Amino acid sequence: MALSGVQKDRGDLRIHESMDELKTDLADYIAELSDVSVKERGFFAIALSGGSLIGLMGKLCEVPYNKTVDWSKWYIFWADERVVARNHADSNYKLAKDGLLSKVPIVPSHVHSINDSVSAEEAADNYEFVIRQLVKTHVVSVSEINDCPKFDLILLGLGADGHIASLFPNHPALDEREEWVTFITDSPKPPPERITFTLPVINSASNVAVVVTGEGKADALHLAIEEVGPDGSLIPARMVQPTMGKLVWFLDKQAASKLKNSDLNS
Ligand SMILES: O=C(O)[C@H](O)[C@@H](O)[C@H](O)[C@H](O)COP(=O)(O)O
Repeated sequence: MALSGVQKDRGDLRIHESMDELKTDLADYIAELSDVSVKERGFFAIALSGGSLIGLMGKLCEVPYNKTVDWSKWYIFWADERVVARNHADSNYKLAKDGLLSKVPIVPSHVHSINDSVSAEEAADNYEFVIRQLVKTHVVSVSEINDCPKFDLILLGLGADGHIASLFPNHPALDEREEWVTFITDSPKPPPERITFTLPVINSASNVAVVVTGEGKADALHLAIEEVGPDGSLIPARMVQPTMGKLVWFLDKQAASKLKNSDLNS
């Protein structure tokens, strides 16, 4: 059983004893959100990230999820992508395709990867244009309070420096309020060129889940979740605050080891 708790304003924390338990809980959570979205809207618009996340979603390719999830209604996006060819080892698309999308019956035309033959700036513009079209046709909902897309679920990983998607500490991309998708050419985590959802888009989602494992993330997680004074306010992960949606943290004990809340870490 996952140890769960709610940290004021920082969402639902689910701390798992083992990786296997975390993977099952994550697969259950995604499958359930998919069911709800398909029932309510007829679509499930999900945005993925790169890194360890895809491996942690692996149970979705197994029984029962591979049979019970309505894959035909899934529309796949990326919260961030590296500006490399789609078949490059650094591509988040390739990671997701090899680890997940090729193992379940997703409709190929529902997979919205970035244009890999243009510059980072153009790729960001193109991606935003694609999302705008899908908002018009209601495949992606729209926020009631701003004109942002409202993804059914955005999945994020956390960097040891506190980054989420390709929004890095002290980077001007954190201040972008107009664009839905922006680009950077100086990512501290290689490769340097990336496109990323902006904070207004992340915070307009119906559900945001941040999946964090390992001791190396414990400090960043502590700064992202707990009251730590001015230091914490600079951490991009702390800026993830869905306006109307729900925020859930999927954690292992190592990542959660520096959280002070005694109910969670006793
Ligand atoms: O493309 C990327 O680099 C990511 O989307 C990035 O935000 C990632 O999720 C974190 O860096 C965590 O990565 P790990 O889980 O592999 O540490």
